[in-house]
Amino acid sequence: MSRLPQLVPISIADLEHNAHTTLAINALDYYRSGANDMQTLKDNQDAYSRLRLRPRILRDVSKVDTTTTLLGHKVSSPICIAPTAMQRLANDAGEKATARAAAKAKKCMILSSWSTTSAEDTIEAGREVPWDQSASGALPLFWFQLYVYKDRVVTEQLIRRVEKAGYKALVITVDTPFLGRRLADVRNVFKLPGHMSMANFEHKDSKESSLAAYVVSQIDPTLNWSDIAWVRSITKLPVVVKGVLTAEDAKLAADTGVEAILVSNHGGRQLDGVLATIDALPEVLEAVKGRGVEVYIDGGVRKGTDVLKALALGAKAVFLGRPILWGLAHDGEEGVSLALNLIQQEFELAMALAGCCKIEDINRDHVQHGTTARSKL
Ligand SMILES: Cc1cc2nc3c(=O)[nH]c(=O)nc-3n(C[C@H](O)[C@H](O)[C@H](O)COP(=O)(O)O)c2cc1C
Ligand SMILES: O=C(O)C(=O)c1ccccc1
Repeated sequence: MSRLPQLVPISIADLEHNAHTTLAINALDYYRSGANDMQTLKDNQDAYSRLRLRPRILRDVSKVDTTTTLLGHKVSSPICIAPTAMQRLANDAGEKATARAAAKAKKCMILSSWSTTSAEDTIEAGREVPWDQSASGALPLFWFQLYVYKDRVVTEQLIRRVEKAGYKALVITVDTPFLGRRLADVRNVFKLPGHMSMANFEHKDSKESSLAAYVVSQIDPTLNWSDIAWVRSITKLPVVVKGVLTAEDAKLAADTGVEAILVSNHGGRQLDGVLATIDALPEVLEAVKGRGVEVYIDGGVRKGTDVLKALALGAKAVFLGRPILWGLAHDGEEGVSLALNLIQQEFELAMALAGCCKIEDINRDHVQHGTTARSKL
């Protein structure tokens, strides 16, 4: 039974609207929820609305080039795909569909540890995409999101598998020693449907217990900086720490030698009441200035102007979580391509209207906090 009429989607908001009409309530609640009062979930988007752009004019913006590099790899755009668990809840093709859309767009995708398609099958799907020899030199890029498991043998085996499969970085999520309390999931006793599996593992209990209980049984809450150093010591892959929100932790991450930081509050799903990521970004950037650490951001990015604001404040890239799930729910691979293309086109237009032809043209003067003109400050 359809709950609301479908829209012909021309924005991420339209894709979200449509997902609300098509997804089963358990999956929809799991995807859309934030923790507790969902204050941070709301603030992630609201904080972008509190920023104002400062465009430059008369700069010949007839050609806009969004190519950039991430840890030395050239990609078509700083718009990337965040890791989200259990994508087959949105569409049966799940992670394979996302990988194909990412590969087609030559964008970076982070695969979740808790994917419903294995790391090997996902990257293989991306490789099957017809080869487009564009002059830009950009290529698809696949990174793997790692939770550190209580069982370090399982953790190490997973690292070996993803190295072999061709993933180019490990993104260690550090804000989930326990799963945040998402009230709708508690009420729904949310768990993975019986016909799906956490495809990177052979755990049987994932289908019997609630997700929160499963996480407690697997993820190591003793995780600390020495474990990040341990991961670095056993792999040559660069390490990205996902879930940093403060200058203090950004400094520790740089001291530990990580290659990059992803400023994230897990889409408002973990500790409710933390800062919106776009508001936390400046202190993180300031803390690691000159230390050679790339800084990315996720949370609440829904429009091309959000991407422009994040880059103007100093982020090297932005990652999309829920928008990809809404695209998947809309139309599988085509839907993810649509989500990526919509925001990519919005970003290119925003760049042109702000007087930017390439990523390096975007700078701190293109954005300000609040609505008061500089002359009145
Ligand atoms: C349904 C869902 C599942 C997620 N699963 C994971 C995960 O497995 N690992 C992880 O590091 N982050 C996970 N995240 C967090 C995202 O990587 C990302 O930080 C967040 O979704 C960004 O916010 P946005 O959804 O507002 O774009 C998940 C987020 C959602 C919405
Ligand atoms: O739901 C999530 O946000 C998430 O990150 C997660 C963590 C562990 C298992 C599955 C999903």
